[in-house]
Amino acid sequence: MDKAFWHQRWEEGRIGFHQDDVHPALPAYWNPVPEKLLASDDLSEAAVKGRRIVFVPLCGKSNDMVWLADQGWQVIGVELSERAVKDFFIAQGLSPVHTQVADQLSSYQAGPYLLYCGDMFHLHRQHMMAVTAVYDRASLVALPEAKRHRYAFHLAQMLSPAVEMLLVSLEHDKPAGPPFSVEAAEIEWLFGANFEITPLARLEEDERQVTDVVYRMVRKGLKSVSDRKRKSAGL
Ligand SMILES: C[S@@+](CC[C@H](N)C(=O)[O-])C[C@H]1O[C@@H](n2cnc3c(N)ncnc32)[C@H](O)[C@@H]1O
Repeated sequence: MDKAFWHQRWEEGRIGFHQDDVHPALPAYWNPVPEKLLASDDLSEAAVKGRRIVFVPLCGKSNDMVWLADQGWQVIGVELSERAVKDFFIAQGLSPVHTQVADQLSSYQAGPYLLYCGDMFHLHRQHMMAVTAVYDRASLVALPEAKRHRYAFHLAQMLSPAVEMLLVSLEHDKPAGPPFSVEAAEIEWLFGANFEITPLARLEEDERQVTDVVYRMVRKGLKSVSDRKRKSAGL
């Protein structure tokens, strides 16, 4: 899957992956403990609110970003297709400020959204400094196997150690993709060295015989701290 493949799909409107509805995993399972709170006892509403920045890799024009923003999160996304990014802001009735960030990377910013337009692999740690959580729906499954390794490594490199992740992967029996079928064993292999991975739910198979599987991922060594903070904050 090269970049031309995705640009073409967006230009031709072949975006069957795009969902009008918010993914059910979000209302059911989205409750990461913002990173800096792990090292702090300040769990007041103001403290929690000030530290909510979520990274949405390979974001398309997903309405899940709107749901996250409605919950008080600042959203940082990255998407190859400028068409997708522009359509997202049009749908929100927002006029973003466009900035050329690097040779092949620009950003569009308005309201609670900062969407980078370019290749995810052109992002660096400096773009992720304030990120406290990650929401990945259908990014991993958009990439062929070799790139999935690069993706997992790149994410782990960019993100600060205490970031929590909610991952929605897909499983199916077809030999080809995208979407590729990425199962629990591969997720463990890709992320298990760095993350404690908890399977949360398997959704019902859809009409294409594809099953969504939801995981929570917390950096190793931080899980018990996170669970304790989550409990005491009533999250
Ligand atoms: C399967 S779609 C998922 C989109 C979105 N997460 C959603 O839930 O609707 C994958 C998206 O990743 C984008 N994409 C593919 N490779 C990328 C890359 N290397 N960097 C940034 N975006 C990429 C595609 O243009 C496409 O919009």
